[in-house]
Parts: sequence; C-alpha cells; structure tokens
Amino acid sequence: MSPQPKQTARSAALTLLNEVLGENRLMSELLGQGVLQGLDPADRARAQRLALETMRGLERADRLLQKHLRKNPPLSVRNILRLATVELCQGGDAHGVVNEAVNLTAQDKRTQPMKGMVNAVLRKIAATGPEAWTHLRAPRLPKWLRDPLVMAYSGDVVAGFELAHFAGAPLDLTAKNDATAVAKATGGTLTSTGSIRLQQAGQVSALPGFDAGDWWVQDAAAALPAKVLNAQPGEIVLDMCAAPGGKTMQLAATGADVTAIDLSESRIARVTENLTRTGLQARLIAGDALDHQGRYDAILLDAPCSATGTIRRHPDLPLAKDGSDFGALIDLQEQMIDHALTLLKPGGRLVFCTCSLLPDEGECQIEDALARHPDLKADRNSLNLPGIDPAWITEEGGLRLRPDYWADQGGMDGFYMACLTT
Ligand SMILES: C[S@@+](CC[C@H](N)C(=O)[O-])C[C@H]1O[C@@H](n2cnc3c(N)ncnc32)[C@H](O)[C@@H]1O
Repeated sequence: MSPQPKQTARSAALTLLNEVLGENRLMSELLGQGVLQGLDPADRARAQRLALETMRGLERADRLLQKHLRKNPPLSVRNILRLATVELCQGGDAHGVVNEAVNLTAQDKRTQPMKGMVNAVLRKIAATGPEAWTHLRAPRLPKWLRDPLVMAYSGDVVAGFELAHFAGAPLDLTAKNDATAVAKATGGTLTSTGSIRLQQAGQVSALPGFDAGDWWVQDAAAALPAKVLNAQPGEIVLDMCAAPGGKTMQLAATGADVTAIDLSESRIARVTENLTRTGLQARLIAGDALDHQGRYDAILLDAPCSATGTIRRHPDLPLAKDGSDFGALIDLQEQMIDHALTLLKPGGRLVFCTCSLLPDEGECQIEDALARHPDLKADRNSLNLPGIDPAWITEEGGLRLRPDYWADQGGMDGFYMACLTT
C-alpha cells in the first residue's frame, strides 16, 4: 500500500469542503469529530479559515471558474479549484497555491488525469481573477432561505444580510466583571451594548485574561437575552438550553442561583469547562428540558433553532442545510415555551430567544404564545437597554437584531428575543 500523503492546511480545508458540500455535514460536527486532529494548532486554524473563506466566496469563485471550464468537473476537483481561486483572489502566492492545487488533484487516482486542466485553469485565474473578484456581487443565500427572508424583510434588506455574511464577523467578548478593563487588556473596543469587540483576534486562548477567566467569547447580539432577563442576586433562575454556556455564565455572574439544563451530555461538559475557567457556579443537568420540574423566578429559553442568524461565522450552514428540519424545531420551540411557563412562579419572567432570522422562530412564536396564553404579556420595558435602538423593537414587543445592523462596526448576529411576564 502506498503511504498516505501528509495532511496539510489546504488538504484539510479540502476535506472540510468535500464533507460540507458533498455530504451536507456542518463544520461544527466535523470539528467536533476531530477531522483536523492531525494538524498542529496553526495549521488547524489555517485549514478552518481557508474552508470558511471558500464557503463565503463560493458563488464568486464559481462565477470566475465557469468562464474557464468547458464542463463541470467532479465535486472534489471543483472544490480544489474553488479553494485555490478564493486564495488567489485574496492575495495568495500564485506559485504555491497553484502547485498545491495540482498536487491535491494528483493525490487521487480518479482525479489525477485532471491535474493539467487544474493547472491551466488556475494560471488563468491567477492572471485575471483578483481584479475580476472585486467587481462581483456579494454571494447570495440559497433560494430555500433567501425566498422566505425576502418575504419577511424585502430584497434590499436581505442584500444587506448577504453583505454582512460575506464580510464575516469580528470577535466579541463578554466580561465577567469589568468590560472596560477587558477592552483595555485585549486592545478591543466597547460596543454600545457593553460587549468588547476585537476586529483582528488571532488565537483566542492567547488573549490576555483567557486563563484568568475574565471573559468569554460571545457575539454582542447573543449577550443581550441575559441582559433582558436581568437576573438579580439570589433569584432562582433556569437556563433551559444552556450549552456551551455563554448565557449561563452571564446569569451566574449576576449572583443569581442558576440551574442550567442541556439535552447533550457532551455539550454540558463544555458548560462545565467554561464555568471552571471563569470561576462561576451553576447547577448543571444533562437532560430534556421538557421533563424538567421546578419553580423559578426567571427563565432563559435560548431554544434550538435554525441558527440562520449566525451565518457570518458559519457560512457552511446555508450550504449544508436545506431547511427541511426547521419545521420540527419550530414545533419544539412552541412546546418549550409552554413548558417554561409551567415552571415560572407567579409574576415570574421568561425570556425566549433564538439566533434565527426567520420570523417563524421569533416574532411568530411570541405572537402565538400571547394568543395561547391570554394572561401573558410581552414586557417592552425589559428591552430598554443601553445601545438598543427603539426601531429594533417589534410590534408584538420583542427585539429583532439583524446582521446588517452596526454595518460600519462589523455587524452583529441575527437574533430575536422577547421577555414574557405572567
Ligand atoms: C442555541 S443552543 C444554546 C446556546 C446557549 N444558550 C449559549 O448561550 O451558549 C441550543 C441548545 O439546546 C439544546 N437542546 C436541544 N433540545 C433540547 C431539549 N429538549 N432540552 C434541553 N436542551 C436542548 C442543544 O443541545 C443546544 O445546546
């Protein structure tokens, strides 16, 4: 048997692309299964970056490539060409990029005969691609997702989402105590909502204050639901879908008595790690939130959802998914809201939130919950927080956040949240 070629950042990026685009796998699953384990940390980060950039620029790469291809090559060769095209158009060294693309093509007996074609096409891309790239539109979302979003927001707004998706995301941190001190230590800036934003992050665990647990990574939009819940010291609080624990840590940092549940045992282990690093405390339960019993002053329900608000950081999502599992998630969200309401003490409050852009997982869930439970109210005052533009507050009394907001500062995740009171 001939020896396996050594894994490189580019070959690993190609594996990620083949799995996402060929097998509809999500990057998070692949990384969780240790697909990049054979690489050193720097190459692992590079492989991820190359794969993510290629997925962000996929439509542009295909447009450039189609001019030079007489027929469509098999997916793995198409992905080699896409990976190299994006790298070339983003300033990669032409010699190195083309050579490695040719080597990757030659490594598989089935694609080996196409190495001459790969070489010829990429030389043309190297010559004209970088200039042409800058004139192409921001890649569009696939039709299954674009159509409902255009219906909900308009074509112009969705074009703004697509620009934000293409731009990617900065790194946002939430401070355990003192956001100003964390901003100073890490060289970040404070957002108007109190998160710390770093435009160029590098290795997260190497940033000042990581080992001391002074902060955790959390998008500025994702930091708002816990602020809306506004847990108080000593209050009995439930985090119903907790892992990996960003919001659990926010709740625990208030001095509330926090119970955190998640269905996934492996994901609960990540909550444990995060609490240990930050020196915060919560009671952790691995189990189904729908079976949980108890009485709480306040509940945070960060429900499982389509995650369509996180495409800036997860460009694989629209490529791997087709929306067929969203209906089941919407049903589960409704069941979870109704169950959460049974766990509230009289006068208690429930914050429902999803990192979704789809109104079915946000505005509509709250409208329906208010119709099912006539005593329930949406508490608009809870949304009166620093940095919240009143225009973001919706008719039914929730907060709609979109990736095109803060466009000049690096955007924010798409999110929806509302605080219900009994
Ligand atoms: C949006 S994520 C939560 C993110 C988390 N709140 C944070 O801020 O880090 C949704 C979570 O719901 C969990 N989940 C899904 N179904 C569940 C159920 N029936 N009971 C409890 N957790 C569930 C998933 O495992 C996933 O970790």
